[in-house]
Amino acid sequence: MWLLSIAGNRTLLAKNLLVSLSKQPIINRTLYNQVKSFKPHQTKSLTLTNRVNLSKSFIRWNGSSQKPKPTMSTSEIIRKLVQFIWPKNKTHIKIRVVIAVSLLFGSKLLNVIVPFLFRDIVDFLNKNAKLKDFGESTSDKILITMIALIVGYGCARAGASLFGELRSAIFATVAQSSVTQLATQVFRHLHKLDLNFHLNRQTGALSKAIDRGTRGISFVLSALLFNIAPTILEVAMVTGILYAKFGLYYALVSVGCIGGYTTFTFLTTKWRTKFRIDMNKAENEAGNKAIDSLINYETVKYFNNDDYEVKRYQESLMKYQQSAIKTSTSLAVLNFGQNTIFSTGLTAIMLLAGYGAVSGQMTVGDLVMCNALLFQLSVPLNFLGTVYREVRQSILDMQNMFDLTAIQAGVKEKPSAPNLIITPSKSAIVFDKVRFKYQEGADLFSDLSFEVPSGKKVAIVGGSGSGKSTIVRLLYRFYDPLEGRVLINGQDIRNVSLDSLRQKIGIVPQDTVLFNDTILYNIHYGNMKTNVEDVYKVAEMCDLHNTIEKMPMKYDTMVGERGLKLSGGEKQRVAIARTMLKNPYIFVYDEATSSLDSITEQIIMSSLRKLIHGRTSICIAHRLITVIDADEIFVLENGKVVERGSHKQLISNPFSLYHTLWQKQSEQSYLKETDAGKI
Ligand SMILES: Nc1ncnc2c1ncn2[C@@H]1O[C@H](COP(=O)(O)OP(=O)(O)OP(=O)(O)O)[C@@H](O)[C@H]1O
Repeated sequence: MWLLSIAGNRTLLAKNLLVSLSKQPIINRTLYNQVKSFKPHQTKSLTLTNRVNLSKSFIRWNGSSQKPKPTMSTSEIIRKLVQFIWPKNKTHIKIRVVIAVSLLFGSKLLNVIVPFLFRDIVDFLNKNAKLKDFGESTSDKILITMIALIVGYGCARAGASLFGELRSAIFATVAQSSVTQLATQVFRHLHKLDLNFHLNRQTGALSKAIDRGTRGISFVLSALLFNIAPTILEVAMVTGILYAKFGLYYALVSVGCIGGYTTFTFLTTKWRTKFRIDMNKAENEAGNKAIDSLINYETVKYFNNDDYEVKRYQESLMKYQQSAIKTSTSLAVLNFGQNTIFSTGLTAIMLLAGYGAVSGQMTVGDLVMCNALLFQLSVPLNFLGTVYREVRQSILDMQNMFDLTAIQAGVKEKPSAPNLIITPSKSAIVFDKVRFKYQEGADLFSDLSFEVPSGKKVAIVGGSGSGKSTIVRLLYRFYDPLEGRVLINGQDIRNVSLDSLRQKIGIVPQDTVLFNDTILYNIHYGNMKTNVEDVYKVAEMCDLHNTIEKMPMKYDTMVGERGLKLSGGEKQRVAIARTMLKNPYIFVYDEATSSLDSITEQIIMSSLRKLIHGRTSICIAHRLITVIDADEIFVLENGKVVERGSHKQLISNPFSLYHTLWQKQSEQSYLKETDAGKI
């Protein structure tokens, strides 16, 4: 009943929390904005699978809710673990492992000595209970022996605990260094994977996988050394001692008791695990529903759906409540069963020992020792269920994480690829008969060809979804063409090193996302080798310096998650400034669709002109007005450049697509200005 009331209270509390939160006027703006700014194509399903040689496990990270079984076997995992506790060329780690194992033996030995000393004390006191019956010198001796035995007993107990703690302290470095090493390896690997992987992954799932996987390593290593191995050792020692000192029956009772206890624990834990899984699932579901509902606060209010949201949330909480009750009830079954088995074993041993004592084959001390030996085992055995469940879960988590490291990037650098040879005057870009598609179905580009001469500004215009941003992704080698080539200064970009290629191209993306750090950090990110003065200089060039100086924290102003604390125009200028700092030879500007006010737009355009001066540049334009000064404009339609020329040339043909686009956009801006009362 009390279980029900605890779970019920939790449900009620959570429900009240959701109700009261949904009544707050401003709810988690960051999350709200994140969702608002999410690009729809980022939710698209698996792409390019026919080309990119990704392993089966890739699918797990593509946003699909279905979680396939891990591909790495448990024995492979164990082999990996051994590499961490016995690494090549890391003698200090090996030394620590040897010391930890020695301490383990030491502490277990002392643990087993304790019952022996206990027996000796009992027997000794039994024999010499009344000092006054002995002479003075004999009674002194008795007293000293008794004190020695009891102090020895205390020291053995303290020693066992000291050895145990020392072992933990010494082994902590081994476990933590494994975690650091592995987390770094996985993180580096993730950064090596291509954009395709990252667009399809679920960030939350990915970070959870790394987090759980690395924690799993630490847990399994510690459990092996601190729980499983010591328990096996202690069980073997206790059974051996009972057999050697008192005979087969004692050993059999001990083995039977521990065997029964272990089997019962494993079976019950397996049975209970499904309740725990259900409980975790229900908890996640409730959490997701709460977050989804709260980040959609405005939508919920627009449609008066508060009650509906609370009901949905409550349904998940009820599921959680039921599984939580089953989990707790089954824990009681586990605990009771374990205690019953152990008590039965203990009683059997005591019966044997009692009979031995009565029949004179054993002393009272022996009886106490038998009890203490077996009883001592109850402590590590008590944790067996939890350890077993956690180890199983940790191995699964580790499998998931190791599977991540097996995924191969689709875009790869050729072995010992040379650097891209490029200068400002030799940086022409050529797309030569490029064929490309993201996923099964029609090609996005079937035969795309064009050239951007060195030092010229080319604008690419076209309808939404015509593939303008994709051109940039192909140029930056986020993807490779299915056919055809992309050349820079006559070199196929697939044949040069990725680093040298990307170093020379600067991109201001359509959606600028900033790091949740200071403005200074975000601009400096463009080129970490520069100094603060350089940052100030580019900020001035982008007309950003004065704006920043007016902020209370100036350059130390935190920009918020994804830069959401800055205005759209400020964010774009930070993006331009950091690209200026990068100082690339080729510059790409994917114009943002967000409508900026005309003053901000003028400021941004003038910053841009400074940046692209004398560089080969591609400007992806949504509003034609921003590119009328381009040397050449390409009009993209159906995956091809259908028209090209300067603004003047293109506009002079009244039947051109460009002319139609221009007309439409002019009408729209006319209407806007009329609305605003400007005309
Ligand atoms: N990672 C992806 N996976 C699958 N399809 C994608 C992916 N990225 C883009 N697409 C699709 O490819 C097409 C071209 O996209 P792209 O972003 O290049 O268009 P765009 O011309 O830049 O559009 P806009 O002007 O709206 O920004 C679109 O239909 C888009 O939905």
